[in-house]
Amino acid sequence: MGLGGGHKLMGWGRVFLGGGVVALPYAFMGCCVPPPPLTRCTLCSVAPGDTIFAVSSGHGRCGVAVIRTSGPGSGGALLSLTGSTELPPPRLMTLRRIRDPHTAELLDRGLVVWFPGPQSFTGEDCAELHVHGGPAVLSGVLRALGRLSGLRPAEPGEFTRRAFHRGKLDLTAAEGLRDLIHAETEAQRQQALRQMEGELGRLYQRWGETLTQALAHIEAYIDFSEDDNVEEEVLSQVDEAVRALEQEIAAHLQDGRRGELLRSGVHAVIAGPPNVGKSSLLNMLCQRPAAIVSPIAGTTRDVVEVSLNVSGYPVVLSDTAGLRDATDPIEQEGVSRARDRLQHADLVLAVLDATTVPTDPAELGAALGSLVPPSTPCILVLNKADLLGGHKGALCDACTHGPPLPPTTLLSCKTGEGTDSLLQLLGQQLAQLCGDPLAGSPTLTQSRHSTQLHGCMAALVLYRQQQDVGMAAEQLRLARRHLGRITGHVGAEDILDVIFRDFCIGK
Ligand SMILES: Nc1nc2c(ncn2[C@@H]2O[C@H](COP(=O)(O)OP(=O)(O)OP(=O)(O)O)[C@@H](O)[C@H]2O)c(=O)[nH]1
Ligand SMILES: [K+]
Ligand SMILES: [Mg+2]
Repeated sequence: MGLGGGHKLMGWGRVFLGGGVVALPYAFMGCCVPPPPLTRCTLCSVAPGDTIFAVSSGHGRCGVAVIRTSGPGSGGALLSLTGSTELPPPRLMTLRRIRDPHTAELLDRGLVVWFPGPQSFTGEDCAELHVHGGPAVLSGVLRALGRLSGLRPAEPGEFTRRAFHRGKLDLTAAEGLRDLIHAETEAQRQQALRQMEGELGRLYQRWGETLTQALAHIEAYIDFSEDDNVEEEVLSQVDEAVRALEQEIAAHLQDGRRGELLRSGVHAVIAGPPNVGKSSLLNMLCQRPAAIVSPIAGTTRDVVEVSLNVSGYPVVLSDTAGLRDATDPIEQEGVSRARDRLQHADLVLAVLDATTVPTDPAELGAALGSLVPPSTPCILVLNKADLLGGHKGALCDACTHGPPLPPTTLLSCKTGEGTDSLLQLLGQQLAQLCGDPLAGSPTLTQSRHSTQLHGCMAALVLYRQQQDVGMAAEQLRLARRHLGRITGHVGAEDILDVIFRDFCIGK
């Protein structure tokens, strides 16, 4: 092919001439193919390929910020910015002057670390620059990195995505890492850390292995049963293993969404008749005047939501309109929103006025029944205890702990009396709802997992219904595929975007 035939390749190539580089259009390089890939550019020391960089510490002014790179150009970038000819010893922090290689301008003096792959977070060559966290330092270093060829800013979650692709972590561990970054309470941190360390991934992997083994036995039976080398007994052993697995998965699915609640927060709703002090209670718990309080019944209309950390558990607490047959159309809308919130509540704080609370159990039961949806956990708060007169009221043990009453406490939002016992009851309820993140087998934390587990269970049920051994084996394969999609061991490209989208840039 002549020179003219190479029109598709009319890019600019680089020729190495005695240590120097001359840019020439490919068409003039005497062939129609681009030159062989560079291993490292003589001028800027950067190796070609996709190398990403980002600030990995938080954003905003800070003492020290960490800029991270990953990809084949990391080593060259480190050499360029530090103006050295030799990389620092792997995984050891080294103090270096950091310059913009294009202008030779001094940007900062900081600690640099070199992580040659595969012993790095992503498995690729990585570098870290620990610099002063001022915005001008950061933008200077980022600009210098961006000018190096082969380097580009990272997408959100791209470092973790690369780690996943290099087999450094499975998807459940990546999700654990994401949750750890977002964890706001101690219990959330404990659960996320456990997942990141791979406990949940190992559980799902073990189940996958059980299915692989069952499949191997079935296939052996199909292939060799005629030779009488494989006994019928094999099939009943497989049945037994599948049944045990089914039970284990069912128990895992029936954990009352504990892991999910802990991950995304327990939705607790304050409900009750008008003017009993619901908004006062919300304000007291979040320690700021988030909701309007007034002596006028029907003050609250919109749902007012605050996030709380109660005993290490995350709570999304909502204050709602007082429930009554309202005539005002705006209040009616408020009441309807309150009822809607109640339908989706994980926990209800039912507030009644201690001075007017029915003492007849049937009447009290009916009052609670009109507030709390059946089978939703509830705490009964008898507010305005300060108005109970001389003896100030007290509850016997039976009434405090129920049943038939829900756990109950006397409270005064005015004086703060009873706050401790309310927080104690709340802590107990949350512990029951979320479980202890450190105890027992790891909990289900994501609806993505439960969808796949339900799919796996459905396949196992079909397995049992099959008369034909070949068809039964197919169901086991399907069940295993569902488990594989949770950990990412089976074609999971479509879910990767969803998972990594929630990461921040630099992670
Ligand atoms: N004495 C006394 N008054 C209280 C207490 N808690 C609230 N109040 C008063 O009761 C009135 C109503 O309080 P809110 O918090 O607005 O009651 P609410 O249930 O949110 O009322 P709506 O939103 O209208 O349904 C206000 O005047 C509060 O100051 C309490 O513990 N003791
Ligand atoms: K009110
Ligand atoms: Mg209110």
